[in-house]
Amino acid sequence: MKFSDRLLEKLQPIWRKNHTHPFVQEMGAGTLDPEKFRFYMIQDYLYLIDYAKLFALGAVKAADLEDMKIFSNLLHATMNEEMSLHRQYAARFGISESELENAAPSPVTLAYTHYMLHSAQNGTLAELVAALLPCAWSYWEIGKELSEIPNALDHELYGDWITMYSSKEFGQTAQWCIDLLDKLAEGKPEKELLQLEKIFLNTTRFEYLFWNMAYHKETWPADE
Ligand SMILES: Cc1ncc(CO)c(N)n1
Repeated sequence: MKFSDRLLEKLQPIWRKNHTHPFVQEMGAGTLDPEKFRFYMIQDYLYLIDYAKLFALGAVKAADLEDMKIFSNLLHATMNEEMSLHRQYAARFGISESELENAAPSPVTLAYTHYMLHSAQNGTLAELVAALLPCAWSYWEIGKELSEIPNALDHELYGDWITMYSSKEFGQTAQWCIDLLDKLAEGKPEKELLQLEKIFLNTTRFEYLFWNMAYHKETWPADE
């Protein structure tokens, strides 16, 4: 059994919560309040800046050129394709690029990105990949699911988001991360696999908190 199959079993209850979260459901139905999406988009941009740094750290920690190249491709795709979707949305909302970059991270954004960066900086290469895999994997699953809803891909506001995350290219980046973790987990003792599983499930749970944070536009107590 591949390590990712074992993870797939463990993550089911959390994914179910993610897929049925009102933010995701309403985005698919096209009824999500654009103000919630605007809030999400800004926070997600901040998230992606740090997420991209995980790929850069992966390139530093890679044991061979083949893996280094994968990380460099992932870094490039995140900064140039995924983040460009956010920049286009920001422009539609009248938010400038510097406003985007300089926005304040919400508590959940900060906790999530710092947990990922901590795992990436202090852990092994496998721990780094375990931290980032839920991001790509769960978005791909959500993207595919929403793309099957009639007319969802053509929605004026949410269509581009669904198109990006259900795309073949995004699926390929998720698959790279899955294959990489399977490769790095091969032959590892159970104790290390449990540590990878722990990190993986924590960032999977953070994915839920991120949807919830966006839906409720959660900020710091005195900034509400
Ligand atoms: C919070 C979050 N998780 C995953 C992705 C996919 O890269 C994203 N853009 N944002």
